[in-house]
Amino acid sequence: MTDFSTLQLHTDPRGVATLWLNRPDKHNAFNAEMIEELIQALRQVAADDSLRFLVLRGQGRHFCAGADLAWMQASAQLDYASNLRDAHQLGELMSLLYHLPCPTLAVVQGAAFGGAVGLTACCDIAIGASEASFSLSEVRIGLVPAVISPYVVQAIGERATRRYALSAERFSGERARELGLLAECYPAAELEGEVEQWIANLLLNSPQAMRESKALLHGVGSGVLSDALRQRTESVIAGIRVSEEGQEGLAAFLQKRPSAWQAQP
Ligand SMILES: C/C(=C\C(=O)SCCNC(=O)CCNC(=O)[C@H](O)C(C)(C)COP(=O)(O)OP(=O)(O)OC[C@H]1O[C@@H](n2cnc3c(N)ncnc32)[C@H](O)[C@@H]1OP(=O)(O)O)CC(=O)O
Repeated sequence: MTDFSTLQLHTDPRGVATLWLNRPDKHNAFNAEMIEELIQALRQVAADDSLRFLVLRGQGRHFCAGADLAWMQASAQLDYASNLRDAHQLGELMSLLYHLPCPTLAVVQGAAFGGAVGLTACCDIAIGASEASFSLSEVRIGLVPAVISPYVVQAIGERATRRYALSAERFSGERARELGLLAECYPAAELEGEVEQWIANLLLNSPQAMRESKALLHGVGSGVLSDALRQRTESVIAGIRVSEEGQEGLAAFLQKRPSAWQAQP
């Protein structure tokens, strides 16, 4: 794996990839360099079929303070085409994270502001500290929650997004759980233990079936059940049950034994 200056990417022998945002002195705010490195890291993870899922985390007190505001300010020196290129990179980052072939788990402690709400929304599952603080703070500083909006609307609905995007109110991890942005929240002191529980639980599942489920659910979420999507749902289930992992999972259940992909006790 590549060395990054704003990130740490670890993979372990179980097939768990952990991607740490690593600018703790800037509360992991992302600038052009970090966005570029995130894109690179996500492409590496996407290309590695041996990885079972990705955990996205932030080093230090906060998960991520969104876009680096000093970098945003300096963009006034750039022409429109350069600003558009930056925005395109940010859009590419969100899209890559959302469409990553393997499942993603975000772990949020401290603050998740602006674009960090987008990162959280792009992950399949997000957990966090009850004391965490979220905000779609863009309008408070004269910006717009633009690139992240579709993902946030998909995660918490249009009505709640309108409220938080227009008010820039802060909301807690507990509230984020009520909204559906977090799957669960825990007292900060218990978060690490809970992350391990989530990882252990995901490791019980068939890697291939999780990838297929994710791809399918993305299609379903994008609208009504079209003929093409219906055919896809049918061909996925028809294919997966005769696949190696499908057959192994069925056999393991019927034989009351762990399946090949589950760690032996
Ligand atoms: C992606 C898109 C838009 C965006 O993301 S816009 C950015 C939205 N982000 C914010 O509004 C966060 C602003 N920061 C804060 O509100 C707070 O810093 C915090 C994250 C709640 C943490 O508060 P805390 O009290 O713990 O820390 P300090 O405020 O004292 O910060 C220490 C230090 O860090 C600097 N800093 C904080 N956030 C940023 C940032 N985002 N960029 C650059 N620098 C940041 C802060 O200024 C302090 O600096 P000092 O020099 O140490 O004073 C577009 C789209 O949505 O599409």
